Amino acid sequence: MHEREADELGLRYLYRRLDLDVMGQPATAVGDVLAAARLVGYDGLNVTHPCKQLVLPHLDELSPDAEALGAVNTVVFRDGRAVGHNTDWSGFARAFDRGLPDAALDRVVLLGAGGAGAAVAHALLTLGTRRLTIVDVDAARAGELAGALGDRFGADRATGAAPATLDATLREADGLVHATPTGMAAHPGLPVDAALLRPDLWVADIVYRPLETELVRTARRLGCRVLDGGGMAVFQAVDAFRLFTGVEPDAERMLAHFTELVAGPGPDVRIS
Ligand SMILES: NC(=O)c1ccc[n+]([C@@H]2O[C@H](COP(=O)([O-])OP(=O)(O)OC[C@H]3O[C@@H](n4cnc5c(N)ncnc54)[C@H](O)[C@@H]3O)[C@@H](O)[C@H]2O)c1
Ligand SMILES: O=C(O)[C@]1(O)C[C@@H](O)[C@@H](O)[C@H](O)C1
Repeated sequence: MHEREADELGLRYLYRRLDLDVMGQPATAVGDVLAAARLVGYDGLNVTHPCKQLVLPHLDELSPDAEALGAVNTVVFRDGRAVGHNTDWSGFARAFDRGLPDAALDRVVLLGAGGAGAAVAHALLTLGTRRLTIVDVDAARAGELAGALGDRFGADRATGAAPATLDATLREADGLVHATPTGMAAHPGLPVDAALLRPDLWVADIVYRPLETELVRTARRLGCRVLDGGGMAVFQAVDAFRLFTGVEPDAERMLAHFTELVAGPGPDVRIS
């Protein structure tokens, strides 16, 4: 997606996957990878699960958003310094704005309080969600995230809740955002009971492989307004591309490329 957009813009741009599993390295080796990338002259890196927090001590500076979120998915090397940014939250916010404009934001339920869930929660509150209920099988994690958001946005804006309360909370909600791994090719299934989906509930899934998750398919069939995870994946890349190059990419063109890419076979992961 990055390379194709750069080709369109006439930029010379190499985007390489450095996969710790393929390298036989633990997640804690992210600092070594960062140092190696800096040494050999990369302009920056995207960082993904499970390294978005582990990378923090290896950075010289954080953008205000990355600092607030305590997570980095984009590192830019500039003037000898490694600067961490978070484009997951801005990517979700833009995708949401584009895909579900005018969606009611009075009461929203977020399922999943992990790294991506934290970025989505920041975006939802920034977009104006009045009351956000965060549900996670790890109820303590949901509570911690709600507490951190409360410090930034106001104590009454976010609440952590256990899965047992999901039915009651969803019945009163305007929208549901799903941010757990359920629905990915490796974790198929529906994260909530289909009986809880009703036509006046909007549903956003952030899983994007496949784009048409069981949740997206079921919610659409039941008449809900639906947003799939593709927009977030693309717009986080749009914001990262701008940070790496200083050039504004064509977001709609990247979205079209991405849709083509996810429809094809998965990447061939090999390092030689
Ligand atoms: N669209 C995008 O750009 C984008 C970006 C990052 C991640 N993602 C997607 O988001 C998913 C989550 O990523 P992450 O990095 O936050 O993972 P993570 O492992 O950090 O967090 C997942 C959270 O979900 C919770 N959980 C798991 N099953 C649950 C269930 N049945 N009910 C309630 N909570 C449950 C876990 O306890 C955990 O807190 C990924 O699997 C990926 O598909 C999408
Ligand atoms: O793991 C993913 O799904 C990501 O989309 C991969 C990578 O592009 C990162 O920049 C994103 O934060 C997360």
